[in-house]
Amino acid sequence: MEDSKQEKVPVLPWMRNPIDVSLFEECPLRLLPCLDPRLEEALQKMGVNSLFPVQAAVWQETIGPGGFERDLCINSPTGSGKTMAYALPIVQKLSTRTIKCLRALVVLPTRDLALQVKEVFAAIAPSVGLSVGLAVGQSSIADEIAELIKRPKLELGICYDPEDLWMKPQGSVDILVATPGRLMDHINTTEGFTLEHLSYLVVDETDRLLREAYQSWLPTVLQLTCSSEDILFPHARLFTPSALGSLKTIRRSGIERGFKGKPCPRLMKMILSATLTQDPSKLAQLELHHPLLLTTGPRRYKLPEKLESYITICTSKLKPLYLVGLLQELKGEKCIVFTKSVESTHRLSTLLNLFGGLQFNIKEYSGLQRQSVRSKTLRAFREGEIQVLVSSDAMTRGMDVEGVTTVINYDMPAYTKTYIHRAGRTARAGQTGSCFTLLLRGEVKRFKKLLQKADKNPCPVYSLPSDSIESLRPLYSSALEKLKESVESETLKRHIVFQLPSRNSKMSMDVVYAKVVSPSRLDLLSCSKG
Ligand SMILES: Nc1ncnc2c1ncn2[C@@H]1O[C@H](COP(=O)(O)OP(=O)(O)OP(=O)(O)O)[C@@H](O)[C@H]1O
Repeated sequence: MEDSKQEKVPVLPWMRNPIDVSLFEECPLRLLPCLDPRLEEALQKMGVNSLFPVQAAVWQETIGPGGFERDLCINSPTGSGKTMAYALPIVQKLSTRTIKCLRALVVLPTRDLALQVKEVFAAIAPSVGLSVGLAVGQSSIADEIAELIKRPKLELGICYDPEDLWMKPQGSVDILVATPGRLMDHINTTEGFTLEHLSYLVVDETDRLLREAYQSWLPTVLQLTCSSEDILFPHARLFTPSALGSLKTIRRSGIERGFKGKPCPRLMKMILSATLTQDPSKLAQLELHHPLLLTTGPRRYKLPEKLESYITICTSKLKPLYLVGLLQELKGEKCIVFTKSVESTHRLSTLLNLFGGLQFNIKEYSGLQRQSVRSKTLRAFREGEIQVLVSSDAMTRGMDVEGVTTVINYDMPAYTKTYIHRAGRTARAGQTGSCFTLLLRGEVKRFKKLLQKADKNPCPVYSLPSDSIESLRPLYSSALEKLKESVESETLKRHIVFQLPSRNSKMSMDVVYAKVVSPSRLDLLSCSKG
């Protein structure tokens, strides 16, 4: 009761009467109304035999009686299957299209996430003759354009087919998965790239995408999909001679848009997150049409059903030992360790790799690395060549790696949202999983408060036997020694990373410790050394 009192009532009236996804049950594919049999077959090939509750709820509002009359805002826990919740209805809706052009756009904040979502579309869309493109900057812009745009066929510079002669460059994908930056590149510079015929816009990880302007991608997309000319002179375009044979989409605007029985298309939007914003000014940017909220249970933030959360209390100096102790208990199961910054990620993974005798492979994954390095690491982690990924928050959003049994917060997350996205890398798709948070005594109260906002999830203390920590001390000392050398050589390589008294002076163990465990202390040390 006390908790629910603390829960803020959303400001926006439509958010106060959501559809509760927790009232839905898994729905076997054979009972799903209107599902195209080709899609059913494709889903079965993927190992999907029933729809998860959020997917069944979205199906009801899009293909079912809801009929996509309203834009959908979906707030559903991590790992609950939000990707398929939007991919399946979009593919089903587009399965009857006759002319190929860009009809659905899915925008995600990072390249790895976009790749992951493209895979989901690619597993089902071809079965009904749809093609999926990717605009993320993974390949050169020229290669990307070649994939997205169809040009007249020329042989030795000559066009033999008269139809081709009049053909303008046209889109050759039905569905595009994009990051905002590359999307803007195509909008601004790619000939033949148009959003004119777009019917569906998905904004995944909405709160993250709305946090930054990303070259004003959102107002640009909205402007390009809503022509003021159409609003003022709705019939004018019908008489405009268009380029020979090219397709025109006339958008209906104003109050009638999207109502049942009206033939004219409206841009239909779906926005999703496990921590959907309730901020009216942010949501207003999306220009939603009669939005409908789908959420899970009465609380705004919900952790996965089968997630177990623990805290492990340690001292600041021995924190790395507690981490190693926990990792040893996992015996090589896949685990992600989160730190508070890209620098901490680098230091911690370097230290762990210097610990002798650990029976698992450890790699860092952070925004500090080049995309190609990050993608390679992620691939190796997916394939099980790496068991422990030390990560900054770049990893927290949306990444779906099979078999991650444990998440460890080496540094306490600063916000409830951060905890939700970090912990949500495990216990996905109904699986079990654990999240451990290493805390100093002074942090416990704040952390418990932070977690209270998420759920009534109990978070017991998990203690490591003190003798197992003690037995790691010699390894730790020698790892710190090696780390000192490694940091010194990195410092030399980069010339100015930290201000030491002089290049030849020996770094004290305190400095090394400060770099690994508490970088803020290093600032104090270097300040005090003048
Ligand atoms: N109906 C289904 N049956 C079986 N597995 C499914 C089904 N739907 C999704 N999955 C699997 O569940 C996992 C989580 O799905 P997804 O990545 O879409 O979750 P999410 O809700 O988007 O999570 P996050 O908020 O972390 O992005 C994926 O591995 C996906 O393949």
